[in-house]
Amino acid sequence: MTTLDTRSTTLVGADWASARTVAHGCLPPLAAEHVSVGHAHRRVLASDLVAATALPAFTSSAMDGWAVSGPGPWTVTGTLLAGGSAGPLAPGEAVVIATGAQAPGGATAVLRSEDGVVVDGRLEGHVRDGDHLRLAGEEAHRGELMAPAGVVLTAGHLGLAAAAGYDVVPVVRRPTVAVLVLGDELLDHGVSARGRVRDSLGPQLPAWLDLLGCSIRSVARVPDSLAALVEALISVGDVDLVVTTGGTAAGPVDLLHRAIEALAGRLVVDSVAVRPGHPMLLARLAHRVALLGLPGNPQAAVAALLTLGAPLVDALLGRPLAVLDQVRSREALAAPGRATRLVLARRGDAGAIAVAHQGSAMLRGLAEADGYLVVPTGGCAADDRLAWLPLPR
Ligand SMILES: Nc1nc2c(c(=O)[nH]1)N[C@H]1C(S)=C(S)[C@@H](COP(=O)(O)OP(=O)(O)OC[C@H]3O[C@@H](n4cnc5c(N)ncnc54)[C@H](O)[C@@H]3O)O[C@H]1N2
Ligand code: MOO
Repeated sequence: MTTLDTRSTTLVGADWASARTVAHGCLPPLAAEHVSVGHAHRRVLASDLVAATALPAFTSSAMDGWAVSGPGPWTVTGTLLAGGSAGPLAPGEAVVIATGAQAPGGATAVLRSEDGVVVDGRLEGHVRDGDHLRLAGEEAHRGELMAPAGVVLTAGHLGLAAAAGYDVVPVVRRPTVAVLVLGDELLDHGVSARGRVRDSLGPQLPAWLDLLGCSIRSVARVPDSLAALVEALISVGDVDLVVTTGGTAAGPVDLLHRAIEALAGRLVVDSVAVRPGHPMLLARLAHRVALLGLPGNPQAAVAALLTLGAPLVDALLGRPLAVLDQVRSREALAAPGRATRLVLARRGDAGAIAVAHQGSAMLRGLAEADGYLVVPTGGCAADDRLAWLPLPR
């Protein structure tokens, strides 16, 4: 289980950049574990991956043809397939060789099958020394760095790790997360009606958290009662992070602050000066679990997840706080009062342009966008360069 540090101050109404920094600074990285190479896709490499062998490990033929020794013509003495091996060639000798077969000792080149001809039992053709031989170590020497600690392993990394001799790779343990969805008005199925609204966070949050690198342990609905919320927070079990949705504000059944108090929890961040998403919070509960409280408005919840949750998860994964790209805003954008504004946008060659349906209770804009333009307090003019917060994919 993960612990937040014990600083006693609570950041109230934090500016957006400080909130990210504080979230990133409050959790130590998780331990490493070893997983088989084939199961390490998108995991964070825990330590440098160095080649366990030279690449390639031995000199081999890059073509189908003949391995030859010295100048021709040559006497063909046998056949060598990939996976096989043969004794050394003497000058003037050759063997039929398949692509990938280890070159016999004494081989000076490979003559491609289309470039040679056997006349009266003698092989004729023209090669230069070294032709079509893949030399041992030409890609990497043993011990050379293949991928640094902290990278997110791609499919290409997995192939490279296997080629470099690894059965298992060291990766950072995935942060385990329990999701609690608050709100008696929510429906799990069908169409919103008669004041009840379909839960749209339960289905999407696990996907976002998975993309951030987390392992989802549970997704549960919690009734609007303090006792039920406290019980749910206690019962999440041994997870690194609890993510709640809803109940962050000051309405009659917005119970999250009261539940944190009941559990002798401590608020690390209590609201952020950003729109949407401002009632978000980050807390440490007495039973030492970290709690990320996302607002109930669905788009606001995602903005909050990316504001506090993404840096928090990066810290758990031992990764630095993401440095955001700068992109040109194709239009002037307003930002309210003293808050940063996160504007859903699509990024193109000429800059980023806001999408329609930006409301914090709306989801069309989120489905359309590929990230948020981070509009500073006071707004921006067309062509201003702004930070770009990408949606995880
Ligand atoms: N007096 C004030 N009222 C509100 C303020 C404020 O500053 N002063 N802030 C508003 C903002 S901004 C937000 S965001 C919300 C945050 O409220 P909560 O986190 O307490 O969320 P709820 O009240 O539970 O729900 C808000 C809204 O979202 C709908 N909702 C909740 N969960 C889901 C879900 N899983 N799927 C779909 N929709 C969901 C819920 O029905 C409400 O409509 O507070 C404002 N109020
Ligand atoms: O900021 Mo609320 O978080 O606008 O929907």
